[in-house]
Amino acid sequence: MEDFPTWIPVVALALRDARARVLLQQRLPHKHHAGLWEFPGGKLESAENPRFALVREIAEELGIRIETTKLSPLFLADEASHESGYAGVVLLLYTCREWGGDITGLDGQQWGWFTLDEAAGLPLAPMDRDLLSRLKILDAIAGQ
Ligand SMILES: Nc1nc2c([nH]c(=O)n2[C@@H]2O[C@H](COP(=O)(O)OP(=O)(O)OP(=O)(O)O)[C@@H](O)[C@H]2O)c(=O)[nH]1
Repeated sequence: MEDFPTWIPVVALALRDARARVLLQQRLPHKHHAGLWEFPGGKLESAENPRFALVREIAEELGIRIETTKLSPLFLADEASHESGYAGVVLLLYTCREWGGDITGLDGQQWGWFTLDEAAGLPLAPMDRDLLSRLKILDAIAGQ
C-alpha cells in the first residue's frame, strides 16, 4: 500500500443565485494558481466527510452558512498524468441554491456573481473551464 498521498481531495461549490448566476472567487496572490478564478472550496482535512468539509470551507471563505442536506453533488474533475504516484487534485463539485447570512470575502479575496458565459471569459483555475461547460450543458437540459 502507498504510504504517501497519491491524490488530493478538494471540495468546491457552485453556489447559484435566483438568476442562475454562479459565485466565483479569485485566488489570492500568495496561493498556488494566484489570480485565477475558482469555485469557493478547498482541500479536505484528514478523514473529513466531503459535505461537512464544504460547509466548513464556505463558512471560512465567505462567512455564510450552507446545509449539508441542501447540497447536490454535480461533477468531479481531476488532472491526468502519466507519472505513477502523481499527487493530483481530485475536485468534487457540489451545487446549492440556499444559504444563510451575508457573503463576505473573509480572506480578502475578490468574488462575484457571473452568468456561465461571463464566467467562461475569466482566467480560470485548471479544471474549471471544463466544469463550467458541463454546468452549462446541465442548465440547458434543465431548461434554464
Ligand atoms: N477551491 C478550488 N480549488 C480549485 C478549483 N479548481 C482547481 O483547479 N482548484 C485547485 O485545487 C487546489 C485546492 O486547494 P486550495 O488552495 O483551494 O485549498 P485550501 O484552501 O484547503 O488550501 P491551503 O491549505 O493550501 O490554503 C488548488 O491547487 C486549486 O488551484 C476550484 O474551483 N476551487
